[in-house]
Amino acid sequence: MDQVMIEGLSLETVIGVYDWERKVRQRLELDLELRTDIRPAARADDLSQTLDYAAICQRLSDYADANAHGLVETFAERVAALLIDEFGIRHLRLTVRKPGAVRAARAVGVRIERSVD
Ligand SMILES: Nc1nc2c(c(=O)[nH]1)N=C([C@H](O)[C@@H](O)CO)CN2
Repeated sequence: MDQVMIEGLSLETVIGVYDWERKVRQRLELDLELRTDIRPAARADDLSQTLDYAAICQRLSDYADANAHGLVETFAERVAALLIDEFGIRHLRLTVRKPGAVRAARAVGVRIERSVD
């Protein structure tokens, strides 16, 4: 099945379990694979018939601006639910990286895959 993809989406948000982390904004990087049939949009050359990756990036940026979470797990689950509810996505894979979290690692985070039957 086809996918619309977004790689390395950089967002600033309040994220972390420690007290100091509740007072600062930190960077998260997202990769998304959003399953969809791109053929109708390609046939008609029509943006309204596909997933608009620019609109999705803007919505996720707005979400990150307006919300705070402790765990990256919680952030990932909420973002997956938002994508399913608001954009009608039926299957997605989402990677959330927190690049500044562990000095010895390039990034840490979670990867989830969610489907709606
Ligand atoms: N599995 C997780 N482990 C940890 C998380 C997390 O969100 N998921 N968070 C932290 C701290 O907030 C850390 O990022 C501070 O550097 C520790 N472990």
